[in-house]
Amino acid sequence: MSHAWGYAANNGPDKWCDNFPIANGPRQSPIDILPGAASYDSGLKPLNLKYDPATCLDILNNGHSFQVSFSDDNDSSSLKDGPISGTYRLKQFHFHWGASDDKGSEHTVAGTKYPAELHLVHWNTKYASFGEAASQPDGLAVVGVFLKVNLNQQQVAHFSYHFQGKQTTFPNFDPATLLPGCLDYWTYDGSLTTPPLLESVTWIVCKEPISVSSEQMGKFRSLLFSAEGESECCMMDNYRPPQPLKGRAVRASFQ
Ligand SMILES: NS(=O)(=O)c1c2ccccc2cc2ccccc12
Ligand SMILES: [Zn+2]
Repeated sequence: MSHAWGYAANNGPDKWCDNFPIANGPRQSPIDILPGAASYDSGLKPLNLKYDPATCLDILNNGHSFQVSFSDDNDSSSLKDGPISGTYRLKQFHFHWGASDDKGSEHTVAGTKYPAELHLVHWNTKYASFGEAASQPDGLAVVGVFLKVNLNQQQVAHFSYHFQGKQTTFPNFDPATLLPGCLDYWTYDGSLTTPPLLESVTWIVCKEPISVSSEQMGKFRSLLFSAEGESECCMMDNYRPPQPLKGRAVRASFQ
């Protein structure tokens, strides 16, 4: 039986533990990042991100967010260094956002919520596939980037793919255009922020946000949770709130 999880009162984050008991596990994400409590680790390397736009495949409204997927049969688009060992291949990126600009990010910084958060999902090539990696404690690495609204910001990219299930080709998009200029980051051991909430993610959360226009935020909010032909339900507030840290260390790549 497929679990109809979502973000509504009847199937949202507070209910996920009913079908996914790991929701109350020891390394759940997101978290509230306290910069004063993060420990600077001089052993952390700079992020080594290499993205090839030719690997960009398609864009899909999956009913929880919209995701842009990449071909991952070689290392053309990959993450190395930073807090990880080896090579992690880019699988997809997606966003989380709010109904208004005062909320929407999953991670928070000393309680501050951003209007949205980008997640670039990578998997460890020491495993044979994304699916196998997703079940391993060091299987995945997600780079998180906060979005802030800049009122006179040019459109970053034209994301507006309406109903659930809508998929279309999305050739030659360069995800590097979504990265901030400074790649200072916090890192900690966590999980997927959506069911199945697998505790297999090394989180890498960039300190510097990127800017998006209020028009772009409007386009996000015009997407639909609902499928074609269903009564329309706008996709917004698709974020999980911060989870207990449970003794985990949060390290900083910067002083
Ligand atoms: N929010 S999330 O990055 O945890 C996430 C994934 C993370 C790792 C691997 C696969 C993921 C798939 C997701 C699909 C929808 C929303 C978040 C997702
Ligand atoms: Zn996400």
